[in-house]
Amino acid sequence: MAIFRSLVGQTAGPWRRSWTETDTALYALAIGAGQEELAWSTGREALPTFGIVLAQFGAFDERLGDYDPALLLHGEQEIVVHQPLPASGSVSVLRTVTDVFDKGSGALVASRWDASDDAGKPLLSTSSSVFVRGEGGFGGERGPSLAWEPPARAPDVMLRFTTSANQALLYRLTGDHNPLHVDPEFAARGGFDRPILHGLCTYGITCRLLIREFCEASRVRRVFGRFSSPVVPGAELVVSAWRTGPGEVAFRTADADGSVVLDRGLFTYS
Ligand SMILES: CCCCCCC[C@@H](O)CC(=O)SCCNC(=O)CCNC(=O)[C@H](O)C(C)(C)COP(=O)(O)OP(=O)(O)OC[C@H]1O[C@@H](n2cnc3c(N)ncnc32)[C@H](O)[C@@H]1OP(=O)(O)O
Repeated sequence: MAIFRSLVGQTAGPWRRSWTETDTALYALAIGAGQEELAWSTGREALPTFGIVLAQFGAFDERLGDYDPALLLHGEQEIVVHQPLPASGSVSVLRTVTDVFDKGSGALVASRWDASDDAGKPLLSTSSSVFVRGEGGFGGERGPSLAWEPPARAPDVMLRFTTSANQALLYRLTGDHNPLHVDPEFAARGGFDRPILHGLCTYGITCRLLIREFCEASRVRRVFGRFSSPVVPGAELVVSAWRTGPGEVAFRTADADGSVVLDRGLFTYS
């Protein structure tokens, strides 16, 4: 596990990434936007979570150590928006590996990405962790363990979206080509009966539904969630949301069987 531990503090970049309204539209379509959301599905307006794709995919070698990539799962994801994302443009991105924790059943590797616009002004920051199953037990620090419960009352709203059987095939075109989401043999090596959906697709769908319910896309400030169980393409997603303060919503996304798939959710807006 020396390889994992030596990563902490390592930076990569800056690198420059450009995008067009076609990329913006493709992302929106891949997270289920359609006729009722034409500004997003035609690429006139960017959804804030597209910023995660721009910051995190396409530039850096994601190999973090000597492990079987089929055992890597997305653990947690956060985005903090400093200015609304334009429908087309370019950014400069810097990545820093922030933590490596020994969670017993796996190693948790966390990174942060900071994206700035062409004038050097911060545009967005994202934090993401990957959970590499079977790579724990190397004697590292366990890291913080935070309890979380949703408010003890019925949700203020419940929002639904049924993913398609081809959802992962479409979502991979936004930049995450991990075979776990499309290749049955690779997925079997990871212990799954069939390919599972990208965590960021579930996250993007959830955020799109929350935006439709609570605010314009340009007002989103922060979204956090933990991937707590896998989603199979074709599953219905049910988002339970609680208003917890001005511009603050707690949420949790489950599948139709009630398994929580995205937990500890926080969505804030101005
Ligand atoms: C560019 C970089 C971006 C990243 C892209 C990644 C590439 C993508 O293509 C990959 C994906 O999209 S994978 C799909 C999305 N992710 C998932 O489906 C994971 C679902 N989660 C699980 O299966 C389990 O929670 C599992 C397996 C993660 C953990 O389950 P268990 O082993 O049973 O662990 P558990 O006993 O519950 O807890 C042990 C300690 O780990 C902490 N923990 C649990 N789940 C976590 C999670 N999801 N993220 C972070 N920490 C997590 C627990 O809190 C516990 O620690 P502690 O006791 O200190 O609190």
